[in-house]
Amino acid sequence: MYFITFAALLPALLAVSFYSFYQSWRKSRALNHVTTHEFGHGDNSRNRYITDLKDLLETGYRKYNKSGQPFKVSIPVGGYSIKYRVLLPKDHLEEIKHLSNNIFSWALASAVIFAQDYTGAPNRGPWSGKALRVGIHQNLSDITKQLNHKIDQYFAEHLPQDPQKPGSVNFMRFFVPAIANVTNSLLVGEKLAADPEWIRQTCDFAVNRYKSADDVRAWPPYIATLVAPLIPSVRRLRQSRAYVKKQLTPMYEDLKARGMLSYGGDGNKNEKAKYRKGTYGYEWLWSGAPDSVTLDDFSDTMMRTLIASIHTTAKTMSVALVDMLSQPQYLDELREEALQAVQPDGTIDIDSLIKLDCFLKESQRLTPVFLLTMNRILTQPYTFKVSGLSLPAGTMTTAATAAVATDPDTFGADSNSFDGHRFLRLRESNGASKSALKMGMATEDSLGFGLGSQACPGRFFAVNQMKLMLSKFITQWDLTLEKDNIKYEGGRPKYEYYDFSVVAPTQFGMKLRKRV
Ligand code: HEM
Repeated sequence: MYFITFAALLPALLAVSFYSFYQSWRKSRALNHVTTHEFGHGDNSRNRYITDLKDLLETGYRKYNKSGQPFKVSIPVGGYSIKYRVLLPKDHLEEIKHLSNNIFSWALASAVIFAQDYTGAPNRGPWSGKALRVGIHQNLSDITKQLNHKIDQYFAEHLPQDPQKPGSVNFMRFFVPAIANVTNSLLVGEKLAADPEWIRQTCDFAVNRYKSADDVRAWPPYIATLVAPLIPSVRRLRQSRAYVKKQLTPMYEDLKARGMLSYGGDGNKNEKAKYRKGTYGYEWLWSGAPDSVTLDDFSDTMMRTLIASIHTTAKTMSVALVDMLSQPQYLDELREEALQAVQPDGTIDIDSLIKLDCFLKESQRLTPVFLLTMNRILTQPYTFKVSGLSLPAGTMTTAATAAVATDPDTFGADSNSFDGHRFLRLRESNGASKSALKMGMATEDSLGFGLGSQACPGRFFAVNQMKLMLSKFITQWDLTLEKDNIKYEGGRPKYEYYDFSVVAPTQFGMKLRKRV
């Protein structure tokens, strides 16, 4: 019986396999006019790609992008439907930076990168990025006050307060829950942020989204659909999604009852717009949505925002502290500036932290969280005005963020070395355009937060949160860098990347002694 069923299904299976091979062959040929860049010496294995992508992108950027040419690299860990990433030169990125999600789509690219059709990771609503950006921009001063307050509370409860009793923290183990706690209290409010299960789940989202995508890709696509529901990481991700929806339902119902999720029966946009100013993210974020937001939109967007915000900020903070404490020559001047910025009421004048801003910018320049940003998938064929280059629909384009950031023509002959004063000097020599050099500003030379209309909408939230935390650390505690719990004096370490993401410096932490 089984044999007969199998024999009957075999032609169909063969046809599906043949069709998918044909499709991927056809798609890869459509990019024949873009040069493929590979590792030298013939080893182009998946393992090499995972560990050495940074070098591959840097050599490709210097060989092709610098002379205005695109190049492509194959994606041995990519999604299923995409074989190559096309790396665009800077003038091409400039051309597309304001093109909408409908043409160069980050939503589609992230669906492929995270194998979303198989894992069931939440979708990206078309409006969420803009609503978040506008909400943060309009409320940044209030948000920063709240951040200041929440960080004080968290540090008072979780860090040593007695000068006689120093303590140690591991960076990632401290920052992931700390940032989850502070970010949640602003995005979803104090009540949920105080729930340990909510914090545990939100800390797990981002890690599990990567893990479930990796686990799914261990299977061929046509089998992955069948086995995905049985994979533990996928099951956890789907359970988390259902959990978020359940937890956010009362908040959604409440906002709806208060008329904040739609223009109302008379379509009055002003009525809705007035809610843009709110204390909490869930208020201004949703009032920036186009019109009636469904519960699925509401919970998926919040989950994606939490996925996007916690580990990215924790990694950037951890790297910045490793950079700072492994190069103590910068510490005195940063502390002096931070002490000056403390106001009589205990708040911190963020705008006066210029040296800290420049230090953070240098740290992000050399160790961005992502080697590639501006990942997009073309929804239609596109011909670049700047070069005449034509790319078919379905092409994944991206920017060699880390390679751009170490370009000697932009940053000088020492572009691969850490110089905590580099951006101070660049600001002085750039006069009028110096504000473009601030941490958080997305430019074609500084792509750590992406670029253009789909750049990270939470970046100023992240930057202010990091500046507040760092200035509090250096003014209130004496800090000693530790590696595996032992004092570390080995200078700035080399950071590793796994695929396109930085590996968090999990061995590092610090000893803190409260200053008197
Ligand atoms: C240092 C910390 C952070 C880094 C390095 C970072 C980086 C990025 C990058 C590179 C992108 C894609 C942009 C592009 O390709 O053009 C992005 C998207 C995004 N970021 Fe951030 N981000 C950070 C913190 C945050 C925070 C704190 C929030 C929220 C408060 C946030 C919310 C988002 C959202 C909602 C998206 C769109 C992603 C999606 O819908 O899947 N990010 N971020």
